[in-house]
Amino acid sequence: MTTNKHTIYYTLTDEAPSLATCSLLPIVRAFTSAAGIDVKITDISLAGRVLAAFPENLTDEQKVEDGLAFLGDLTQDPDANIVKLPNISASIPQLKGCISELQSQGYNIPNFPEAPSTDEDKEIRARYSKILGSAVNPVLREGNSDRRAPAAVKAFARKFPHSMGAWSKASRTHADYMRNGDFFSSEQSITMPEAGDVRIEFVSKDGQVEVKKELSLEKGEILDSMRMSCKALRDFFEESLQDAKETGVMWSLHVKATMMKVSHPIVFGHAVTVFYKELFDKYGDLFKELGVNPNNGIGSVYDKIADLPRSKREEIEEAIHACHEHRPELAMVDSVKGITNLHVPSDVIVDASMPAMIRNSGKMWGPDGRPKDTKAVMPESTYARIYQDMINFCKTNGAFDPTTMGSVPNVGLMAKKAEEYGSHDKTFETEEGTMRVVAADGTVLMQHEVEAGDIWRACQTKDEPVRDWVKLAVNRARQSNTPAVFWLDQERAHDLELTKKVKEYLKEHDTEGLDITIKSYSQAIRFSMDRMIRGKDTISVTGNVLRDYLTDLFPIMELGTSAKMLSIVPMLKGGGMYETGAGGSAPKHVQQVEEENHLRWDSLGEFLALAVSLEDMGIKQGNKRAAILAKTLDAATGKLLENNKSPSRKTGELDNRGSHFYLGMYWAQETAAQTEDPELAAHFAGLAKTLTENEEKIIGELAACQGKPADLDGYYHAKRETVKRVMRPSATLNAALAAVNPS
Ligand SMILES: NC(=O)C1=CN([C@@H]2O[C@H](COP(=O)(O)OP(=O)(O)OC[C@H]3O[C@@H](n4cnc5c(N)ncnc54)[C@H](OP(=O)(O)O)[C@@H]3O)[C@@H](O)[C@H]2O)C=CC1
Ligand SMILES: O=C(O)CCC(=O)C(=O)O
Ligand SMILES: [Mg+2]
Repeated sequence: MTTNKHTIYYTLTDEAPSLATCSLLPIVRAFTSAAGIDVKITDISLAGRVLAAFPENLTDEQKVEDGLAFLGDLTQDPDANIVKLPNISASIPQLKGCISELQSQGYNIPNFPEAPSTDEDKEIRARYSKILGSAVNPVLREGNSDRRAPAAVKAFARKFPHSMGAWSKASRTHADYMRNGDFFSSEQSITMPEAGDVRIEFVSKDGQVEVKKELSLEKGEILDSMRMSCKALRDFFEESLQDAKETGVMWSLHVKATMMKVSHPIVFGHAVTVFYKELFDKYGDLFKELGVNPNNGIGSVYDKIADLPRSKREEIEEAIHACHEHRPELAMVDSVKGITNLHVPSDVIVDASMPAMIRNSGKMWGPDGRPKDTKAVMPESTYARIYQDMINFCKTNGAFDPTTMGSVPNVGLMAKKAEEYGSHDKTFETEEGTMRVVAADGTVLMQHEVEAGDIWRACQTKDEPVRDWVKLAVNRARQSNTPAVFWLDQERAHDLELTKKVKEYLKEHDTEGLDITIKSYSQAIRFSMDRMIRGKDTISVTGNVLRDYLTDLFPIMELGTSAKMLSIVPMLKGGGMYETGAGGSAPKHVQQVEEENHLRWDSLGEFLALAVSLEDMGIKQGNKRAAILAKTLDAATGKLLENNKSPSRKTGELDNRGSHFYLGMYWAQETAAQTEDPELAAHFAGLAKTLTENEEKIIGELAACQGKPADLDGYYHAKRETVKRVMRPSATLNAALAAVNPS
């Protein structure tokens, strides 16, 4: 495949990051054009992916490129240079919202078939399934992950610390998780001695064998299998709800229905039907007829009863309220609008929600709009325990102090859909019988007795990514002269297999003088936190789920948000993907734009990612100007942090657009001041002068639009022209940029 070696592929995503892109990209292009670099937009937004899936339903003008397929191919190119912004990982309610918005805009795409029965519906559902949940990152992440807070960002956090809620020793907040019957307690794991095929089979009580999936495994590949008991899960929910009610503590549920897009919506659905047991007992048949799906949350009930006669609807609504009376208070997503934690599965996502709670004195919002201690329920015990460790630590030592605390960067095993995050096509809700993994010669490699409704899944971890991950960890430990801890739990079957490989592959490297250890999750987090409060850094080297969890958990304590992280994916094939931050697409931020035209999205992640992307282009393609622009961009970002020109959360103060202006001004000043390339300096002298002289005027123009509602003409597929008008309101800035880069 031939690609332009001087192209940066910049992703167009959703929500807040896509708004920010509209303002930032013209600034970036003003600089990159001077180095002969093309910054190409590739659309991987939810709406773009939906449109790309149904070309035959669209007119020629409506047809779009399949941006995700394009980038997926590009990851195999050693010259790949991708800047990846966060995108929506859609739950079913979000996907349906996107579909109806596109239909209302005149796109003739099909409805989402909730219970497909015809072949045509099944085919449509299959196409939509590829778009659901975390569907982008697994395709693009053809490498492991290296996430950290650069020194300038850490210095900024020390100088301008974010607020941290105090922790009381009397806090009643705690993590609650299953003690038996969950994936942790049933995990089995094997490593393939040679490449080979295996079958995943279900054997019914009467001995019928059904092949559920066939897999071709590579030599050295780890395969895990595990089961969660439906009965144990439901009993656990019931006990935990009763305990919360009796002890008067609020109840909250934290799952990752987006990345664990098959198993966690089922878990979420059980929470809904246990919490609202009487409701589902009484109206179960009607709900079935109406197509209520509890896996989509209690919101699905409200949705489906909307067209019932008023008296029936009110009767059901009363039954919903009656359930609340004997249940504990539920954590709220929006207490004003009455949206609870059980409304939709994608509102409370564990990686962001647990740290936000810990940062907020261990409290979540109650139905009365007040912060309250909570029982934070994460059924799978495998990783939930680390949160209890951090809660204990905060109760003992008080809240973390961003002005003195050290850092916990992460090297995460991620490539080739490693571990649980690649398990969707191997996850099954079972009948009573046996689930087993069988080798081609008929040998049973692993098996579990299962009951009706149990969730059984298998996870793959290929050898090449593990080897690369170990190398990345050693390099990071060496480059930063920091102790590195492999978080591997010797009580877990999977981690035992992984540990053998880690020990083996560490021998391939010079580790002389490095402090590299293996610790259980509990030991690892305690060790890291003990060091952290003494100002010391510790690299966490983890599997895929902990990578996801820890790269929100620690940054949110250290920096207030994971948006300030540098997040690099060195691709196995040699290319580079530079992710921006470690967080998501911040739907709350869009709401603020719609209501008050203030975008508090912090693009620091984009600035950091672009600098490494340019640096990489400088090295790989010998583009000297790219190398200079990388250095001047880093310096500009440093200045921006030093002068505190990051966006404020408050309407009326500097927002995302203003912060982009400052980046552009400092970048122009730095580029004009460098002496390595006088021609480049001269090229930017004019821009530096114009922006510096017009600072007040431009900031005034950018501030003038705030405080009033902004209509974006759509949410998932807002009109580009309207977004442009909203996001680029300064005529002076626009003219200055056009003067440098007329295209
Ligand atoms: N890499 C990716 O593609 C990722 C995508 N997602 C997707 O994003 C969506 C939302 O996920 P959610 O769990 O709500 O997490 P988000 O990270 O979007 O939001 C959590 C909070 O983090 C803060 N935040 C996040 N990014 C920024 C930023 N750049 N600047 C300032 N503050 C920021 C905001 O806090 P405050 O409100 O206090 O300002 C925000 O409300 C989901 O669809 C999810 O699947 C999630 C993670 C990664
Ligand atoms: O792909 C997703 O849904 C989210 C990714 C994520 O949270 C992460 O990688 O940190
Ligand atoms: Mg995450």
